[in-house]
Amino acid sequence: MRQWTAAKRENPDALLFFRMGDFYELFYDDAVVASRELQLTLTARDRERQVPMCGVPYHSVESYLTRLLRRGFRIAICEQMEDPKLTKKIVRREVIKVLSPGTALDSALGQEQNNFLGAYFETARDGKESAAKNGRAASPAPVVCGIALLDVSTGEFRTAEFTGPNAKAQAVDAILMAGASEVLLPTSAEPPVGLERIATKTRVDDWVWTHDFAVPLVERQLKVRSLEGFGLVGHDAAAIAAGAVLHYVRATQKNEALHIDSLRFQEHLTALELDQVTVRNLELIEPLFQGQDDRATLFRTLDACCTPMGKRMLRATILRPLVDAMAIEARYEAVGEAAGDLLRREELRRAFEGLMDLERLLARLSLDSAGPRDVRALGASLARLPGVRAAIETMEAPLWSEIAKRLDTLEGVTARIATTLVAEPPLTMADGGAIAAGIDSELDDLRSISTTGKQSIAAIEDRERQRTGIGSLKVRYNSVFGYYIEITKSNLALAPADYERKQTLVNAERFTTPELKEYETKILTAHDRSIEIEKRIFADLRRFVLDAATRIRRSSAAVAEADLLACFAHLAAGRRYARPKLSDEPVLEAVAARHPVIEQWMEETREGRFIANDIFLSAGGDGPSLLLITGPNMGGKSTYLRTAAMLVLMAQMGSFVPADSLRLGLADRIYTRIGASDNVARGRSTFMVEMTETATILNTASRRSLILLDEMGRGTATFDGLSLAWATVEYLHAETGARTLFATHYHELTMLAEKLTKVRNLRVGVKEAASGIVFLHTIEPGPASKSYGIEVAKLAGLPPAVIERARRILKQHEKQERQSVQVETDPEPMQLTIFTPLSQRIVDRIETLEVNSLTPLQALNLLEELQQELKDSRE
Ligand SMILES: Nc1ncnc2c1ncn2[C@@H]1O[C@H](COP(=O)(O)OP(=O)(O)OP(=O)(O)O)[C@@H](O)[C@H]1O
Repeated sequence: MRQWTAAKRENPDALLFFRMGDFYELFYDDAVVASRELQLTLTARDRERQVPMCGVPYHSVESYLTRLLRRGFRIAICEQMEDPKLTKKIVRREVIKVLSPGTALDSALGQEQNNFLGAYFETARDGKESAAKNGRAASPAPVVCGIALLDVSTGEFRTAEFTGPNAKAQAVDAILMAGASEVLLPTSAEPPVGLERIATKTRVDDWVWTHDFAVPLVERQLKVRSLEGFGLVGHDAAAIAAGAVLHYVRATQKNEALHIDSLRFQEHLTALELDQVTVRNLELIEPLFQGQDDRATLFRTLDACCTPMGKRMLRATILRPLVDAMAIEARYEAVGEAAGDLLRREELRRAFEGLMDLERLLARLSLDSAGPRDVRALGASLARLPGVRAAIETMEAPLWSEIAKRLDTLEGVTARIATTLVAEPPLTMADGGAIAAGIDSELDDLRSISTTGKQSIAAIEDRERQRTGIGSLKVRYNSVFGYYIEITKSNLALAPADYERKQTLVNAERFTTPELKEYETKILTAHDRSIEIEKRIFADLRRFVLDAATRIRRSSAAVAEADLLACFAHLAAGRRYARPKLSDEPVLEAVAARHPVIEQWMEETREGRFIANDIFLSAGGDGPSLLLITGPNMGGKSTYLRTAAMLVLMAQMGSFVPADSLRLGLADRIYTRIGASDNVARGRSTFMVEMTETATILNTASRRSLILLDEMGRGTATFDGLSLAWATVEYLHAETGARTLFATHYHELTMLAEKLTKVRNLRVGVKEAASGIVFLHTIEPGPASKSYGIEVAKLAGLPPAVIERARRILKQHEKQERQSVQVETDPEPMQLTIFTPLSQRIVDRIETLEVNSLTPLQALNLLEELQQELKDSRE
């Protein structure tokens, strides 16, 4: 217990898995928590003191650990550091590893997803200078936010830095978007808003987050003298966050994590920017509502990758599409070639078969968690690389050749693994028998001693049976007493005099002889010694493979890219996707565009056919830069908007797109304001969320952005909503000029098309049949004539009485509205008078009356006059 207390003191916030023989035991509060989380029986260690205890067998510990990590726990593994056979005292124990959700190798999320450990660091930028300039102490100093993201299980390591008014939000967004399962923060820092969504937040001492500590650490890990080559000079916040992550990994894994050998610094605009809201709204990775079928996501729809590395790259590419036209064109070229040649494409995709997760296997090896089977699996996967490379080499596009060049086939490593390990090694090195024959002559000798020894023992059994005449005499082995001769009590009288008594059982007696002892020593030492040699050879092999870690990772990245391109080609060929044409002008011109996810869904479920529609947008020239889409609910407005975003996104991923043709000027960002989001649960009203998102768009969108606004303003009173939507359209038209799709139920807005040159009206097609309305899902020019809301409500099954009553109310309203709407056509002054209802004028007149100066007759006349005016307006 003294050992336990010491280990626990070092790791107070972790559940301590304390190795005792064949079990890992937990004590005190740890036991209470673990028994509850893992449904283990709680017992008491010390009857008197009643120390709560529970345990799990060592051979099945992995599954328990995974379950705890998924629930966000930290775990310290305390091992026996000595062989109990070799010591008479209590064996020494040490914490050899601390596990946490962010460093878990077997991600709860599965192979397709990275398991990122994040770090967030903020520092004041030039605090003094800005305070002096502003002359106000109260204004917050501008901050620089650095973040780092590391997937220990693959070695992927990135860092980024954010400045400007939105720095904090952007930094938090980047961490959330990567789906980090744990985030590190300096001990004394206030966590920024938004990070509460990550369950495991770990504090790391403040001194780690300093230039002097963190930067040299990163340099050592990457084996460079300066971070200049990574573009990190002058970006201390990013470098410090990276250093903190490395420090944490090294401290908890007690290992140098050699496979982490590169770092990507993301400066702004190296990718098409998407924010968390857009990723969610467009259902790129996860369905909007948890528990929904994830076939509704873009990731699932596009995932035809064959390897785990390829799948991870697809996810990463969806979240960070490209903005570099050359890189995108290179992908089109490669995809086009493979799409056009079924045979070569299939050959390539077949070459990926059997290729396991190279990055993850390498990470296990690097962190010393790999057994002989893992290494064998790594070897088997590496053995497939020459085939993959040969298949890539049959292609001609420059990107294919470049990938082939980057793909190191690593024959040396493959051969060494294949010759060192037996074909089917045991699970752990302790079992023995992992190393092939012929590698080490001493090992071969020891093994033969052990086998001949065992044969001799069998011979001894035969001989002793004959000598004593006891047919049931047995020679057996157990770990406590070693080899022994067992004779049942009834035969005891026949035992020869040279038998030495060893142990007495109820029905039998166990003996030994000098000869047996001698064999025992020989066999056991031979066995122990051979395990020792096997472990040494395995350690050498491990080091040899790790020396090639960087090459393996580079090959793995090349495989991932080839797999991704082959996947795009496969989709392009099978689904009639077209090669986009990139343009320098900020256009989005799609002929017969389809929504990839819905189209695929309809195909699979055979629920009708997707209706293709054209999209024409141009931020430059005469436009149109803003499309106003009106029409009934369920008509397909949202789908049309999303289709535009999907095309841009896929085109910039380097994929072909679901359209007959697409001409596209690259976008720098996609913004969406669609539907309600789950923020409501986090204390902000639907309308507040909507306005915050709209504010971000209006404040940050550029002319090269793509903006989707769906039913803006519906979260508040009609007139407020309409006014805000109106003003937003005007602002987007005049100031931002970005390609915008604006779906709305406010028919009044369609008048804007007459006033603003680059706004066009579109409507969804409906057919009115006797039985009700039919949605055509076509998008046509012009404003919608009516809104059909009541028709849709009828389709949804609202009681007929409610439908009837609603129709009557609508009629009355429409009559009033027609009379009251006046549009201020002159944009100066920007005052909207369209909603001033008639009654307001009457109210105004009453308000300004000098009642005291009126005679009763005048008052009566006035009353009559006002009444008449009201009557007139009702007609
Ligand atoms: N082009 C299309 N081809 C086939 N089906 C479509 C098409 N567009 C939309 N749909 C179908 O119609 C349904 C409703 O579409 P969508 O959500 O886009 O309508 P909406 O006009 O935005 O409705 P609301 O105003 O209620 O949000 C979708 O679920 C989809 O299945």
